[in-house]
Amino acid sequence: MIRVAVTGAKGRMGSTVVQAVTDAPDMEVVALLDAGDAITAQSVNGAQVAVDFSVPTVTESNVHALIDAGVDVVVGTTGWTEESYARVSEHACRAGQAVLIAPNFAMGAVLAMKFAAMAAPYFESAEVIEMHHPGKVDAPSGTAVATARGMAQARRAAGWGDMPDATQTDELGARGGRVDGIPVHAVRLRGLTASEEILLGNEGEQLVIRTDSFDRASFMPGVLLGVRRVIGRTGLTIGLDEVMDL
Ligand SMILES: NC(=O)C1=CN([C@@H]2O[C@H](COP(=O)(O)OP(=O)(O)OC[C@H]3O[C@@H](n4cnc5c(N)ncnc54)[C@H](OP(=O)(O)O)[C@@H]3O)[C@@H](O)[C@H]2O)C=CC1
Ligand SMILES: O=C(O)C1=N[C@H](C(=O)O)C[C@H](O)C1
Repeated sequence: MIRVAVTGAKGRMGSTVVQAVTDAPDMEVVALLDAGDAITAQSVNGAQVAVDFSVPTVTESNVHALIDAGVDVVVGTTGWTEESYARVSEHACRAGQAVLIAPNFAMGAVLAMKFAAMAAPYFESAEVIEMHHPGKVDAPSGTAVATARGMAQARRAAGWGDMPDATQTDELGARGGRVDGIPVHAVRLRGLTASEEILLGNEGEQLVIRTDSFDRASFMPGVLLGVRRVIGRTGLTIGLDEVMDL
């Protein structure tokens, strides 16, 4: 049995993870930690892997504390930067522990990000619209940032320059935020869980890639896969696709 600790255990995702781990035949929950609980070798209670779905402002410090407690970590919390990745990578390598950080564990979203990067070199224009429940504290979503970065990298490798856009005035920011030059738009709407639409355009044609998570159950197979696959690795892995046989 894989012994699992959950940090952010009382949250929307954390509580869903607790149920999924409890239901998994090869795992057991050994520690439930949330805001105000110290993360120490004692409080993780013999966990081999911790799953962190906390909040963007604390996730990095949780991961450092979990590494110090001798636990491998699977992280779904958003808010990561290149600098925070680098700090965690260095710490995990030095400690001989493994950390897997994925902006999205839903199979549809993981594949949508892959498909978007595959398609990007063949289209002149690309934009991302992410749509979430109004309880989400960060914008744009971690998935939208990762999607845009993947497309921007593929466009650069293919030699594309700036996208066509004649906009001269945008006092309201209606053209969205830019991630590596790709416009990203965020919608917050009661009733939604998590959706993303990736628009790619050429003269006379459009490709739309859309992924919808209607329920947090959609993230659970990916989270459980991450728990199983993080064991035996060392250092930082970014993205569930890196541990899938894609
Ligand atoms: N990778 C993926 O597939 C997915 C990622 N996410 C991401 O997961 C994160 C959590 O989302 P969600 O569950 O909706 O958020 P919630 O706000 O519902 O849950 C966060 C939980 O973390 C708790 N918390 C706050 N501080 C700490 C701390 N220092 N240590 C441990 N727990 C703490 C919060 O407590 P309190 O409320 O008291 O502050 C709360 O219980 C977000 O970043 C979201 O974007 C979400 C869905 C899928
Ligand atoms: O906060 C959420 O709900 C989600 N957050 C992640 C993100 O920011 O990409 C993943 C998913 O979109 C749900």
